Amino acid sequence: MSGVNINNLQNTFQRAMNLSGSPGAVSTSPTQSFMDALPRRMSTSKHIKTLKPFSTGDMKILLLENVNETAISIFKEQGYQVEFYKAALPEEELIEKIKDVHAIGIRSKTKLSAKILEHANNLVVIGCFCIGTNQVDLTYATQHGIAVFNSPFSNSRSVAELVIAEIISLARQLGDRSIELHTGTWNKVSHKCWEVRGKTLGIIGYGHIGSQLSVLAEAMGLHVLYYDTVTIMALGTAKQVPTLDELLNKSDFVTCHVPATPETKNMLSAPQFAAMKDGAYVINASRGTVIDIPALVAACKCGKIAGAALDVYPNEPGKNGEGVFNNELNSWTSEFVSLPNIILTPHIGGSTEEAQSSIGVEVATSLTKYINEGNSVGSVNFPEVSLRSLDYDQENTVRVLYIHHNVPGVLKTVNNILSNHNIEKQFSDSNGDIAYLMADISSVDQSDIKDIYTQLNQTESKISIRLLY
Ligand SMILES: NC(=O)C1=CN([C@@H]2O[C@H](COP(=O)(O)OP(=O)(O)OC[C@H]3O[C@@H](n4cnc5c(N)ncnc54)[C@H](O)[C@@H]3O)[C@@H](O)[C@H]2O)C=CC1
Ligand SMILES: O=C(O)CCC(=O)C(=O)O
Repeated sequence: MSGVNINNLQNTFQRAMNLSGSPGAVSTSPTQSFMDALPRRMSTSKHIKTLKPFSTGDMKILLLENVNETAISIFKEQGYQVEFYKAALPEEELIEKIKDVHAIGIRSKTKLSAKILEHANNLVVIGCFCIGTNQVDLTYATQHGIAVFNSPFSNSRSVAELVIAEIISLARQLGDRSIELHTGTWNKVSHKCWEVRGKTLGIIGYGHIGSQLSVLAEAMGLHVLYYDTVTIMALGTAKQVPTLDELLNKSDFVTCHVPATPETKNMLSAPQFAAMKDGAYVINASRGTVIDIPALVAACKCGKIAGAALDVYPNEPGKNGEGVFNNELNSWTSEFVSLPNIILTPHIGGSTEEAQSSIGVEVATSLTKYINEGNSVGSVNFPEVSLRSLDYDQENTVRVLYIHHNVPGVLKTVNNILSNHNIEKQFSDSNGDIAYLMADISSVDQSDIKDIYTQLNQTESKISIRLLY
């Protein structure tokens, strides 16, 4: 374990904030003199009042999978307790750890299934420090009032650059030549080695990554075709084709940039490989479910496909180490690695210093805003709700965050409870079955807070509540 704990000063700060643990406990606001001692650290403007959660206890964040240092700094800066691990945790350990944390930060390896999440007694928010969110049971999270954030495009460029490298590497059989020379074999050949200029790249999924790749590929003289379920404006001279088959028939290189969904599972399988040009190349840096790998192995063996570059797999090891990528993990492993012109990388599409550091800042900032202010803008599963910050002089104002089932009559019930106070501002939005109400209410005495909490907690439609002040 490589745990990182916040220092004593930050613990002192949390205690001074008196964020006592039990859900029913009433805590008092920090004194003005204490806040005066800390304004620069906690707030970007001296006029903005820094809100802190009520009745959540010390804010505990579990960070897995080597989430970037930039995120750790942001959380520590807030005085949160941070526990950090370089790898994903085994299921049993994750279940233990998740029991009392308020936030968790993961990348693509940690599966936050319902089985895991049902142990998360205090979890308020999940941060996916990556693009994909398929590793999280979003339905369960939403139904239990847990907001999920990701970083929608901070690593797109890194993935696109990796794919460019792979296009040239496959066309020139670079992987094989390099392995041969590492083992002393000099094999100077040009047979079936090609320039990429003038060839056609077929991009499946023309989103952030696919479209970025399109621009880079055209700069190298490739023609670009793309297939997407929605109509998307072509960049440069790229051309959208109406069917996957048309893309497969016409492309020399086929690369996948779609999310993992039921529709994209085994999107490239035996019939699709058969539809490709003889000697075409296949690239997948999206998700391991998108390509039927045994079918790819067969297509490579018979020479239909001249090479493939994969970054993602149906099963991936939870941590780095020798011998972990084997037949036990994926039954086709040894057969596949023995084939010529196969480039395999360990899910490193987004693994650059630039991408990781900006993802760290982006997701940690989203989580902090959600924890401290209730701001859900950018969440992948919640309605996007935010209110402007409170000013320092708004001493007796409480921000109510009320996540509830999206059914008629809720606002009436909630506003009845809040009606003894002045509702200064309020914003509510819904997304399918859930809705999120945020309200700032003033003229609230400390003694009222527990009462408001208790009354809101008893409402039928409540999923979860937080009061910030
Ligand atoms: N290898 C790695 O390290 C990384 C992998 N990824 C993966 O790449 C995927 C794509 O990333 P972005 O480009 O940022 O996503 P995006 O959401 O911007 O683009 C995805 C595109 O795929 C299209 N699409 C969805 N279903 C489709 C279908 N059935 N057929 C055709 N098109 C379909 C969408 O309309 C959209 O235009 C992510 O979902 C993630 O799983 C992302 C980052 C790093
Ligand atoms: O860098 C990672 O751990 C995951 C990258 C990825 O696949 C994503 O962003 O969706």
